[in-house]
Amino acid sequence: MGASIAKIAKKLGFLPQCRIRIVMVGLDSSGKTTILYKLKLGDLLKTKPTIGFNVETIQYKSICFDVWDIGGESKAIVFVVDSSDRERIPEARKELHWVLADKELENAAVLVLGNKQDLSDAMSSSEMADKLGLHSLGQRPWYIQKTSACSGYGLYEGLHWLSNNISNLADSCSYYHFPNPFSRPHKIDLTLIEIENVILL
Ligand SMILES: Nc1nc2c(ncn2[C@@H]2O[C@H](COP(=O)(O)OP(=O)(O)OP(=O)(O)O)[C@@H](O)[C@H]2O)c(=O)[nH]1
Ligand SMILES: [Mg+2]
Repeated sequence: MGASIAKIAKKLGFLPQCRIRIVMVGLDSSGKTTILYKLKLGDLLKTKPTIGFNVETIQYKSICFDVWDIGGESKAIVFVVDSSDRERIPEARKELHWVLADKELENAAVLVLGNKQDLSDAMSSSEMADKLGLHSLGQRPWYIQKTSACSGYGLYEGLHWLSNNISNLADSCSYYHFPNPFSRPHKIDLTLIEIENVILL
């Protein structure tokens, strides 16, 4: 159904935009809130440990993402790791695999943000992939994007990967809306929900 609406819209010359559900999780202090507000505001915020979750809508150029929501099936999961913290990587691995065992996330694409790359001795992508056990994820699409929430490095590249790796994007949209053809093209409406604690899933 979603795909046919998209086809009709394309024939009419519209680029449909849609809503996709994504969640962002990770250990405390890995940088989730900083990433969220860097994407939202372009600014570096001084954060406090999050209680509960944060929800924000984000505009981004050419990808049709949309909603980060709590509960329900999600199309992608963003897992944030402090890549300078080797001591806690076994804990991060445990949390990631625990989250991915959730039935609601069984088809979700997995984007790992290896955050805090600006710090010395940050882990490489291959070290993180090994230590997080990503090679055991089977057919599920996954990718590690190195980021620094402080500078914004890598954040949009991560969103770009998601846009290309959410399976059946057209059918995954929970609704379409058709942007004004005279407005700036390829604008994205992305709502992020940052989840503080995986138990909320
Ligand atoms: N050097 C560096 N510090 C970062 C980066 N991202 C976040 N931080 C810092 O890491 C600390 C924790 O960041 P938060 O964004 O609050 O982490 P969080 O994952 O939301 O933490 P909880 O809400 O406790 O789960 C803050 O002092 C941030 O300024 C980064 O890319 N580089
Ligand atoms: Mg937080």
